[in-house]
Amino acid sequence: MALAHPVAVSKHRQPLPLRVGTRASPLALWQTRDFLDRVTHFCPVLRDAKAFEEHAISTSGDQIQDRKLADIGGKGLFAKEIHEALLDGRVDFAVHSLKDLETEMPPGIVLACTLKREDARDCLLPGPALPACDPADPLAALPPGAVIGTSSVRRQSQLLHLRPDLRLVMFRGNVATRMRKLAEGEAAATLLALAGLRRLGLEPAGSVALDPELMVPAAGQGIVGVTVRADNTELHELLAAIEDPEARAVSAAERALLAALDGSCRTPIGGHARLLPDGRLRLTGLVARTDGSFLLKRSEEASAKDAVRLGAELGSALRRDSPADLFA
Ligand SMILES: NCc1[nH]cc(CCC(=O)O)c1CC(=O)O
Repeated sequence: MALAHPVAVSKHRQPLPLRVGTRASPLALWQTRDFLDRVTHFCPVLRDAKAFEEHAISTSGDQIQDRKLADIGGKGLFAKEIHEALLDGRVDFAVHSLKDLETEMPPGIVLACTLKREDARDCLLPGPALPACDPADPLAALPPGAVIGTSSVRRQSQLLHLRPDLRLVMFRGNVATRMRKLAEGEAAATLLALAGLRRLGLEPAGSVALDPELMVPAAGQGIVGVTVRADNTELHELLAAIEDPEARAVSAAERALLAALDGSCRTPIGGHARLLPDGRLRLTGLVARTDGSFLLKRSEEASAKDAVRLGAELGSALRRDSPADLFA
């Protein structure tokens, strides 16, 4: 199998170098290089410095730093310009954090591959003024009324539901920017995806991963997805070789849940699936109000081959049982 794909690539005259689109943030570049490492591991014939060309693309989500993403159009913002580059033929494929990728691809683009998941959990990072968190009761480190920096409505709603005394301030920017704000005391603590911290080697002492049942992660968190043009079958084949079937199953369930909920991008939504030891899939979904005054969390199981149906059904059920204005 390792050799079949590079042959297919050369036989079909896919011109080299293959151009890979990515955001320019340190995390995006790390993920892109990790992806290329995986490709060349399976296809040693591509292990040539000139086989790939990285194209860093600045997206609307990167350019607009002063407002909540929810207020400026949400998800697709980190991918729009990258989709355009794919469709225009400026790049051949693109690497995304799956959680920043909308559930429905634009016509002509397919999500061809999902890579092995890094830890999906969110992580609580106490700032310099707080004690280290106790893994058994992480929120106990936060004094009454503590200011928490996050601009994720999903994290905010779950925190406030548990601790209505907390105060939230907006934190945006890439991982390093948010950690600098924390170090400078703009908030007492912040929450970040553990995956990003690990990949960047920034997992600070005193931080603690939150149980995904306590703080339900975003659909696709910790998973990298690769998109290509729908008609580029050679690259589909190449990418199929490095697909992680478990990441495909869990992300299919999580993304089907998200699609069925179809919240406005202001609706706090969480989705987290895992494979059980018996091979079945367990999916937890969450819908909440941003202020934490309403929170609905439910889990269901199904066979892994029914991942999409599991997500769609749980999403519909959560939607049915939530106040209608959350989906207005
Ligand atoms: N929304 C930004 C974003 N997109 C992906 C990650 C981290 C990596 C991942 O979840 O795959 C982050 C940072 C964060 O939420 O802390």
